[in-house]
Amino acid sequence: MAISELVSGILPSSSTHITATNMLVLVLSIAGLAVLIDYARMLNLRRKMPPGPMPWPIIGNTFQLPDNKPWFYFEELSKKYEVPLITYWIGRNPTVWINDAWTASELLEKRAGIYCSRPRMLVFAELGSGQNNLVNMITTTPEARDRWRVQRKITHHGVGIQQVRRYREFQNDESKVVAFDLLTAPEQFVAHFERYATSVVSIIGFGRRVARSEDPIITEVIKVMQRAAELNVPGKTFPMLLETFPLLAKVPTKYAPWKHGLGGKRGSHRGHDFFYSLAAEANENPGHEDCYSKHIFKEQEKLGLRPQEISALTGNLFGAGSDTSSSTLVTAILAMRAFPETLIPAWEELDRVVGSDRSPTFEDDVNLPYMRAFVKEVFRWRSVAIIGGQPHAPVQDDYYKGWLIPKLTWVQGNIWAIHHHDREFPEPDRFNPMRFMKDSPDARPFPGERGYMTFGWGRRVCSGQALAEQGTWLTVARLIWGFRIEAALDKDGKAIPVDILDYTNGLNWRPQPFKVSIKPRSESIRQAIVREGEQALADLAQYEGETQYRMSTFGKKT
Ligand code: HEM
Repeated sequence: MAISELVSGILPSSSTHITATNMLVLVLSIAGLAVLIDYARMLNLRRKMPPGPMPWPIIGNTFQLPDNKPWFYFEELSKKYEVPLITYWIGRNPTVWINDAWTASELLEKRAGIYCSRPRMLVFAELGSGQNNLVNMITTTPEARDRWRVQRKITHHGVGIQQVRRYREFQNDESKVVAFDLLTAPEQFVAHFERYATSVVSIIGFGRRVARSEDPIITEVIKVMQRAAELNVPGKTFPMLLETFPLLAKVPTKYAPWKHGLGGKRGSHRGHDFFYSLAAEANENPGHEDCYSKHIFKEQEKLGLRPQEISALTGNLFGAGSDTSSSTLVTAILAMRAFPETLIPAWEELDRVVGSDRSPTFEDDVNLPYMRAFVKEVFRWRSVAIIGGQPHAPVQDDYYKGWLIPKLTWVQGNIWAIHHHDREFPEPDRFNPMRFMKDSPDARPFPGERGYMTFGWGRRVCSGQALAEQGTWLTVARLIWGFRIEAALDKDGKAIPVDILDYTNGLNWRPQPFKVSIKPRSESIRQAIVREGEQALADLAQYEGETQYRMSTFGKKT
């Protein structure tokens, strides 16, 4: 017998009503008490943690977030509270935002052994590639740390400092092709950079170059990756709102429009299987025995690599290495267009050291100190991973200046604020390579020898840093050597302005489309670009090839 029938059998109907009301009151009271207890926990933590705005129960500060680019807001909060790091509550979870280089260095570099984990990332990790991917790995247990080490070691074998020297020849050739393509289609500069960056990691990973901008690896895969990069910016709309209301992630996808586009149906691993298949295909193709996929398959048994891990390791090349590198080059063009005076010393140096019969090579680097400073300033001025990539998390409770940072707190290095601090970088929005010239009056102390934190910190520092740094240097040097990058003119002959703050909203940001004129600096330079472009294409022919897989149709075949 149902309880209500039992109750109505014993009590008159008015009493039943009272009991139901009482039950409702009881349930609401318990819920209210739970919220109160939880809020007391939040306030107690708030008292001990770095300062920040007062959180609301359950929702924290989520709805105080700006509509986009919250890194500006976190920088402002640090200034308002006059502290180098702040606490900001996303729902019931405190997140810590480091807005100062010295604090980032102290916590994420000097205490790297503590801040070596990732926190729980629901949207980016749990609903994505999860703990199969080293980018997401929570490393609080010895087993998880071992697994992360295995993946990190393999990644180093693919793109570590020693390895990437081996890639210089084809990276140089792909960069020559960029200059060659700019002669015929300068207005397509973004597409050329995307092709270049994707092709380099594709040769490394799969022994196959990406010859055309229309290749599905660019039109499909990179677009998906760019979408993924939007998923780790704190937000007050779905899907990022799931971080505030994690219970909603438990609703089955077919009843949960807020999960649309995330993860897959139960049992379906289309994205994972796609990258695994690309890697397996590369493993079976003859030639290019030293490509990354072949190495992974050779090590598979010894290291006990699961298929999902193989797909994460190979997929990361595109996910972490393509959009980042190409967006950096787009930023470089914007800087050249907006600050033409910074090109004059570069041209003087390049003309003196390199001349016009050939473009710069890696060997010229040591003789081109201004060029080196220019590229450092590109990395600093509008760093692509503007909030330092994925958050770190301490593996134990930690204290900084008397403030508590509890175990597994989401700790994010706000690169925007760090690289925008006028103590280290006076007039931070001005693109000024002189900041990085030895003995320059514009140089200021900064922790670490590089002078920027664009690639993150400590144990989770970017695995592809050496590859990205060498490729960016080479391509930026070649672009400046080869081209006059100037204002595009409208139909009345007036210069079309550019906005140096008009950027996208992703975890990896890049300038919104803008117009610029890109022309060879002289006839002899133009001829050198053609000569080198044709030579590069001939050298790269060994990497021509097609894949049978398309992401858009993958898994849909019978
Ligand atoms: C301009 C280009 C690039 C920039 C600015 C960049 C930046 C970053 C940043 C900021 C992080 C997070 C670091 C941290 O948590 O402290 C990261 C992580 C990572 N990056 Fe890059 N990256 C670039 C290119 C690449 C390339 C070319 C690859 C590989 C081909 C790559 C692979 C990775 C991987 C695997 C991680 C995760 C490391 C881990 O969690 O242990 N990145 N990157």
